[in-house]
Amino acid sequence: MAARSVFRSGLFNDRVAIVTGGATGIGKAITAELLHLGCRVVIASRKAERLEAAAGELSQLISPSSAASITALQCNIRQEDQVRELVASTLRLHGRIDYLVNNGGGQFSSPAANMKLKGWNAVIDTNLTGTFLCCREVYRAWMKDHGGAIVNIIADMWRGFPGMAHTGAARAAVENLTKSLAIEWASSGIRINSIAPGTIFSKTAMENYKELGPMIFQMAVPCIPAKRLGLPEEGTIFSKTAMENYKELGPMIFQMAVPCIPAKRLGFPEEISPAVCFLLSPAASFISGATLKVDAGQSLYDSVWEIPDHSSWPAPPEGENVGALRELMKKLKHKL
Ligand SMILES: CCC/C=C/C(=O)SCCNC(=O)CCNC(=O)[C@H](O)C(C)(C)COP(=O)([O-])OP(=O)([O-])OC[C@H]1O[C@@H](n2cnc3c(N)ncnc32)[C@H](O)[C@@H]1OP(=O)([O-])[O-]
Ligand SMILES: NC(=O)C1=CN([C@@H]2O[C@H](COP(=O)(O)OP(=O)(O)OC[C@H]3O[C@@H](n4cnc5c(N)ncnc54)[C@H](OP(=O)(O)O)[C@@H]3O)[C@@H](O)[C@H]2O)C=CC1
Repeated sequence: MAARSVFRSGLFNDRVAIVTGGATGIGKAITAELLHLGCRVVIASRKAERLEAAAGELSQLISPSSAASITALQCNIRQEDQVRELVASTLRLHGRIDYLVNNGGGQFSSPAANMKLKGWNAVIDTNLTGTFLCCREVYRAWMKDHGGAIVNIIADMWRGFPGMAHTGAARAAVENLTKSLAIEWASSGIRINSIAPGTIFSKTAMENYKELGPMIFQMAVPCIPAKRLGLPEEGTIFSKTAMENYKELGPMIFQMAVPCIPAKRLGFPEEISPAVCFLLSPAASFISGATLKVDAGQSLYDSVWEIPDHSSWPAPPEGENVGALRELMKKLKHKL
């Protein structure tokens, strides 16, 4: 990973940041750029081996003259005691916490009707409660008396998040939490903002969806008049072997988004990290409670979610306008 930055080198000298999920994907790019700018970074997530490997790799990027350093601390942000320990360890190690980047998170893809409560709770606990716990602990232990800057990574959930309703709900809640904390903690000199990425490709993000292929079958259900999948003995589609064939299709979810992105390509983690560095930096000294969309306009454009043709909607109230449209349609049909 090449760490480049448009910002002045040394911008974050002597500053200390916690980046959750800082070992992979977007978090790794954020960590690399912060290191490049002289920051002392603590990366935190669940998988110790992956954390250590990333810390080893990223430490190679630090020039001997730099003030930067990287430390890996294992932490499941869903666990209150582990978040408390992450913050306490960072303070023991570095004596201050200037920045918190709540990037750790994620979800699985599933129609809402199929979600189990355990799965719903796992996603809410990770993305909403985990973010809250990290914010609250850095505030209590350091930022309340010393100020600081926080960035929360959310998502493109502006039109809901069909197929990932749990994460849509959690990220919308984090956006609102960001606004509440911006007001409650302003008097401590804390700025807190969110970043809403579009579809961002990384190897780790892609691997998370490897099991998604079989969902292609489930997604077909609304389009089948019988509203269920056919069985092999009925001469139609669903069988275990047919499903196996689609196992590799999960990662296609990223490629499927391309037509819906005005840039006509996916985004990359190194296109999110500069926005994070900007919001942490003095250049954003008058910005708080805001959300920056980094999505090439994706949230203003098209949706990957297809609504099949149907006639299930309640009829409109009868009246002169409905009558006029009906007449018009009759005439047009006649012409055709
Ligand atoms: C595509 C473009 C947009 C991309 C956006 C991105 O964010 S990219 C970034 C992408 N990166 C990431 O998202 C990385 C982080 N993400 C994760 O770690 C997981 O997605 C997590 C948040 C669900 C936590 O999972 P965990 O294993 O630690 O949690 P746990 O063991 O406590 O409970 C799990 C329960 O959740 C359920 N469930 C889980 N998976 C599925 C599934 N495939 N199918 C159905 N259900 C599933 C299931 O109920 C399960 O319990 P059960 O029924 O088995 O007893
Ligand atoms: N890629 C995309 O298109 C988009 C991504 N996002 C969000 O951006 C963030 C980074 O995603 P991305 O880099 O793409 O994907 P990754 O899967 O690479 O990153 C997710 C990171 O979160 C960490 N994490 C997950 N659960 C926890 C937990 N309970 N405690 C601590 N850390 C945790 C993971 O580490 P570990 O498993 O070791 O705990 C991993 O490092 C996520 O919040 C994601 O949802 C938002 C919009 C779009």
